[in-house]
Amino acid sequence: LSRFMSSTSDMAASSDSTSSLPVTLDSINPKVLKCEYAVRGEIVNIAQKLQEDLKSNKDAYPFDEIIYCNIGNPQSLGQLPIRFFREVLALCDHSSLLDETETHGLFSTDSIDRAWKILDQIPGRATGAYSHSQGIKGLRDVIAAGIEARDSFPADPNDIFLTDGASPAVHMMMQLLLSSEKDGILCPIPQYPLYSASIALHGGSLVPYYLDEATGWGLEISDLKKQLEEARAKGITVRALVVINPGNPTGQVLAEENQRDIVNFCKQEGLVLLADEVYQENVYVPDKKFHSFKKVARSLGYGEKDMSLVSFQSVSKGYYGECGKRGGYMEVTGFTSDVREQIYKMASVNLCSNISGQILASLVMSPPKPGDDSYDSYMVERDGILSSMAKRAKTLEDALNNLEGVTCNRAEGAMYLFPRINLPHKAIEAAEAEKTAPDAFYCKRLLNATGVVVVPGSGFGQVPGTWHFRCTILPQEDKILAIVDRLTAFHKSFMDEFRD
Ligand SMILES: Cc1ncc(COP(=O)(O)O)c(CN[C@@H]2CONC2=O)c1O
Repeated sequence: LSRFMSSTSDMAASSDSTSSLPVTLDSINPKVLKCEYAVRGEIVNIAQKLQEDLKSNKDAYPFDEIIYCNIGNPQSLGQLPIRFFREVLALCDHSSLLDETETHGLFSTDSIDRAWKILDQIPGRATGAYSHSQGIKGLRDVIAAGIEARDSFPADPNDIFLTDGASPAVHMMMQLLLSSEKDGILCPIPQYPLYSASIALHGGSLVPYYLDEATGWGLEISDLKKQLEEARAKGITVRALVVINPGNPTGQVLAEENQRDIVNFCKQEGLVLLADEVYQENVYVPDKKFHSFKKVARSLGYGEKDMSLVSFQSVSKGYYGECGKRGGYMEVTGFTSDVREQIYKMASVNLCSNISGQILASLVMSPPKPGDDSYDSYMVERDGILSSMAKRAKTLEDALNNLEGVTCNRAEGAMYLFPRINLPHKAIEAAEAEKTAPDAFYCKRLLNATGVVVVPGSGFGQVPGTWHFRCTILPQEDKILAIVDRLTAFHKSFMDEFRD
């Protein structure tokens, strides 16, 4: 004991004397250092500091509020949750309300009925209990039925893994597929940085394929093939192809023919197709429609034994925007049963996803139907949110296209605009002098002048030598007009300062 005490005191002495804590940047996992996530990066950190300053001195800056346009977080910007969804959640979480007569005066009959049905599917009728590691079977049945109704092709509840949002589902698939830097994932550029971050965290290689801005962020199969062959020539085994449709940050909705080409490419090249479809309800233009990759693959005659396809969905987007409830799922198809068991084992390590998120995922995939008590009010809420998003997207898109040296493809879907800024050389030189990427330089100047927070295109990837930023369409309509005014005034002064 004395030897232990002396060594302990020595350790105590040494730590006191060097006052060095045991963990340093040099001693943590280098994959963590390599990981980046610009959506909540440097610009947002600066914005939060400015916001603190404004609290203590409202005249500190030439604006009176920070407007966060950096993250697809609808309810933080005034969007209301869907009443039916919240009624069902409340009744499930406080089920004794179902025994009270007053409840019938406060809640719709279909939310009461739905809550009873959901509770009957939960062992012990307890939303506070762990569930099956893939999620409550009865909810997976409902989600599978919703997928079948959407696609008109069968969906198996046992292919569904309910997760705490789509993010952990993406991490699980990267963890499954990536063994080393010799394993690669084909990712779109620009991409949502969850993918580059997860690939870095799991020690794999990102194999880029560039979306073509000139054709509305179209995806050229020839570029996919070129990137695939170059990666293979470097000894990288490309395991999967990520497609985000509708696109983040680019906002395009893929044409069905393009989707067929992508499915055929994955089939021919033996790639897992990772289909990120969290914006499937966010389509704003009449000439585009969402088709799931599962439906496209089945329509081409590809079944379980022909290709591996993982589809990701979330309760964070759409017209529901329930980001904080952390709900979503991945539909895992076309894997052998022994691999499926490994995926289940990974899910079981986390025990289960949160039950509110699970319930919400089932509601998103099986909302009120015609004739239900809530249907009319639900449709008013849903259509009101989506039509307003379409209007806000168009307003912002038109304003951006009116700015000197700025071009912006239309937001066909999702929640973002991704304009290209042709920055004058003087601005690029000024950015270099500050050791900052030119688009980050522009975004910082925008923030400091207007309080508007956007994310530099360098955080999503872009064709070298081009500069963009991403702005959400989420502030309410009156705020969108304020953003347009502030952005227009700022951009003019910026160009006056740096015009070549
Ligand atoms: C394409 C895409 N996939 C997955 C996710 C993760 O969603 P979960 O909330 O279900 O984990 C997001 C979130 N969108 C981020 C967050 O807000 N703005 C963005 O660009 C996303 O845009």
